[in-house]
Amino acid sequence: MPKLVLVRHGQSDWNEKNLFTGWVDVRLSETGEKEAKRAGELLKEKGIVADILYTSKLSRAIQTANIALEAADQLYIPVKRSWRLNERHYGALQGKDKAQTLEKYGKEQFQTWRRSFDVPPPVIEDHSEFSQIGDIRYKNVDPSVLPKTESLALVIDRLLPYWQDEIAADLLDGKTVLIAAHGNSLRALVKHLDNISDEEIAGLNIPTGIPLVYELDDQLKPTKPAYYLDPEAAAAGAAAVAAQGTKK
Ligand SMILES: O=C(O)[C@@H](CO)OP(=O)(O)O
Repeated sequence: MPKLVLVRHGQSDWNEKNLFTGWVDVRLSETGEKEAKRAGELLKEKGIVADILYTSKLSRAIQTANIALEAADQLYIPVKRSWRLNERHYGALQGKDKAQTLEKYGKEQFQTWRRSFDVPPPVIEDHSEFSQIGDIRYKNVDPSVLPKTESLALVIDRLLPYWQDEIAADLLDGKTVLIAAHGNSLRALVKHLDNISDEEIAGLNIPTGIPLVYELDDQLKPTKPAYYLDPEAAAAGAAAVAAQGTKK
């Protein structure tokens, strides 16, 4: 039976500072490193052995996977990385303080930018210090497909072809697949797997650093509800993500 394990990267320096991050390549905070280690320990404790790792092109997801796999004694597994697993591009909000943005634009606009299904934030200017124009890690990607802002709907559009072409093929081969990615790219995948409506997905938040396990049938449909390896910590973590912006 194919098994899929999703892990959102541990807390990053910018999660800690409460800044919109998106494609900005920030690193894990000390707390994030600890969360990543705990994720690996949970995999080991529960006897989950991954056959292959997928990550985004962003350091915080790659660091998380490396630390977790080291803790799980699974550093040897093959790895594929793609920009299609990157965090949602947060457009002109990248680098902005969430609490200040909430204060400046009000709760409704803030929530629309953060969690609406299909409203992207304003496009980032190419000359912004937080733009990814010219970033060497995307040198083999057609520049016309690289985003300058994204809604969740646009994340789904760029993620699903990769899911179908690469990840699904490994799962259908019977592999246990580990994906280390981001809050919103994983929300996009969970929406697809659990068939969550455009409205309901607004209420779903993914905690940092806690593996979420899907057991799938041969149509890649979940055979039972996905489960977090530490459900209590996951509930607290998801609530903390939902509350971002309301506190410093
Ligand atoms: O800033 C971001 O890139 C994301 C994830 O950290 O934040 P949010 O939860 O507000 O979508």
